[in-house]
Amino acid sequence: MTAPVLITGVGQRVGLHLALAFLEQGVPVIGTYRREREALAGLQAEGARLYPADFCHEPSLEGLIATLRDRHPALRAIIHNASDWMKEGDAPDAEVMTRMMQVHVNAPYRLNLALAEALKAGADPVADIIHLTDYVADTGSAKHIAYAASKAALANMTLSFAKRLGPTVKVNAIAPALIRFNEHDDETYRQKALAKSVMGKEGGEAEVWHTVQYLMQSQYVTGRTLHLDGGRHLV
Ligand SMILES: NC(=O)C1=CN([C@@H]2O[C@H](COP(=O)(O)OP(=O)(O)OC[C@H]3O[C@@H](n4cnc5c(N)ncnc54)[C@H](OP(=O)(O)O)[C@@H]3O)[C@@H](O)[C@H]2O)C=CC1
Ligand SMILES: Nc1nc2c(c(=O)[nH]1)N=C([C@H](O)[C@@H](O)CO)CN2
Repeated sequence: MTAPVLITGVGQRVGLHLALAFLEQGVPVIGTYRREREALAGLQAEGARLYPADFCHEPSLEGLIATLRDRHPALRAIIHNASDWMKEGDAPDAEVMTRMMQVHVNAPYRLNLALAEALKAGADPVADIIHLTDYVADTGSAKHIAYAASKAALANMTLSFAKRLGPTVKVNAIAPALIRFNEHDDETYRQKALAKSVMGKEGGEAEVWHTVQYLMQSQYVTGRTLHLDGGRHLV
């Protein structure tokens, strides 16, 4: 039996899609969630082990790490999906920067270091860490400065952890652009966002799933970022 895959942020959208897809394959899933959501009951019914964690609250992160180290001695992969897409003005500047760095940098950093031995124990024959970064890690964002900076830091950690944990643990990143709109996105925003790429559409959660599958079947790719952006860099 394959060792479990740990996915952060499984309550909705990409994280939920990945968790359900792994479960459908018969791969055990450990998921973290922040808010209670309807979909969590379905994941549990399918056998997922779920743990609450708010990565902006240090005791919560510490508690999660202790629980994972105690209960899960072997992991096949960790997928750092949890994310909060804050923009400047959503909170005082200091809070925006702190929260972005806590969710996108501190939590992946602490979990990778704490669970490195579990990944080596769960290697089959390799294990994987996958960071979900963002197209704007390379370009910056005028309206999501702290968010983009934190995703750039996560992209850089891909390189450092690939050096530190290889060859048993491969470490890669997936950099999406437009995967799925949010429900509150109005038509004007949607048309503007679609016009930013050659493909002119949402990539969809399945694109991320296929890329995760590709990375986890690879015995050679590490320290790399795979871009899922519909040719946004060409427009
Ligand atoms: N969707 C897109 O078009 C794009 C997505 N990406 C990246 O892909 C990944 C998946 O995107 P998407 O599915 O839209 O992500 P979401 O915005 O749906 O967030 C995923 C989950 O992260 C959790 N989360 C947020 N803040 C915290 C926190 N402080 N502690 C713990 N968990 C937290 C949320 O929990 P809760 O349920 O409690 O809110 C949520 O369920 C993300 O890393 C995102 O940055 C990059 C570019 C484009
Ligand atoms: N955590 C999240 N990060 C991002 C989201 C999101 O919904 N949650 N959405 C985007 C946008 O799709 C953007 O890429 C295009 O408008 C970016 N990051």
